[in-house]
Amino acid sequence: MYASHLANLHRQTNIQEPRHLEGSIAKVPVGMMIRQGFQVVRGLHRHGMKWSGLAGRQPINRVPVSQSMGVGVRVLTMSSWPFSSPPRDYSLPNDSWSPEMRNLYDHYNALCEVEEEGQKKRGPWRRLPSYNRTLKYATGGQCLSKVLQAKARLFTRNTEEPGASFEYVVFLNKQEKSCVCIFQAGHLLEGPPGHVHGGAIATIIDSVTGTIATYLAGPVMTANLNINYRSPISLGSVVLVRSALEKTEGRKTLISCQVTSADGARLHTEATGLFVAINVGHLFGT
Ligand SMILES: CCCCC/C=C\C/C=C\C/C=C\C/C=C\CCCC(=O)SCCNC(=O)CCNC(=O)[C@H](O)C(C)(C)COP(=O)(O)OP(=O)(O)OC[C@H]1O[C@@H](n2cnc3c(N)ncnc32)[C@H](O)[C@@H]1OP(=O)(O)O
Repeated sequence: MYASHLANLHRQTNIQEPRHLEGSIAKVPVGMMIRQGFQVVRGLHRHGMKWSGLAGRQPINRVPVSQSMGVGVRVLTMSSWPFSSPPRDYSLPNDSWSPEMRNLYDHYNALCEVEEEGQKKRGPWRRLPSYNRTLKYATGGQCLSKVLQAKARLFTRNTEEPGASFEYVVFLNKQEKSCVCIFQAGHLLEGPPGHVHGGAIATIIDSVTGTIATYLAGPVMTANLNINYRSPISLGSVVLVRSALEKTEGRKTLISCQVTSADGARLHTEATGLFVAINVGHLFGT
């Protein structure tokens, strides 16, 4: 009973298992588990959380209950947050954003709220917060958030150095079933000298088309991405990634995408993405 409770707690709280114990909670001596369990519970109480608080994890700071576990067992750490850092909205401006990126952000942000008869109303556009925040709101996201690994990251976000790789924000227009992403490519995304790597361009296209497909159809996976690179993108420049729904057919959602210069004059890339709706269980082989 205790063991299964603690195994559950262990899984839910993403304790990093020592390598030789990986995937095998049963190998942890019961005394050790109980001791660790008490420390976990004490840590949670210290931070005002109860057992039940684990299910609806509130975005609180990391709980430092790292503890040496004795001979042959390395340090265990746990976090009450399913990601190893507290949630942060990476789609908000930061110091690495160029004035051009900031201006475009301000432009679309202003369209999120319109004034009608002297009253402010919700406009046609909506800024989407970054993945960590959206995950729990999407269909199936709650379930996913329970099994995400502590060190896992959406790799387009969470870089130590702001501006080094993908800086982007997505604005969605639900009426038009379209979205626009303002994307600034940092120095780590270099492919051809001075220009953005084709894989990085594919990544931002997959992320943007995948985002709009998710908003329109719920959880999906990319089945096919078709990309034509028309002109290179300079490293450090800001481009627009526009995506729109082309058609839906049963579980399939087809999204089109164009990457252009910020003023729209130059076409860099064109793509289509086919997304297939999945049950979240598909990700876990059930
Ligand atoms: C991934 C997140 C899920 C949940 C997310 C929740 C919240 C997230 C919140 C916000 C999201 C924000 C950002 C999103 C960011 C990034 C997006 C990245 C997405 C990815 O990075 S994702 C990784 C790469 N992706 C894969 O790792 C897929 C591997 N793959 C499979 O998992 C299966 O292959 C699957 C599921 C695709 C289909 O498998 P299946 O068994 O469910 O369905 P089936 O095969 O029957 O196909 C059904 C119909 O699609 C047609 N069809 C299938 N494949 C086709 C193809 N390639 N070309 C043409 N048509 C195709 C069939 O012909 C049939 O068509 P028809 O019905 O007409 O016969």
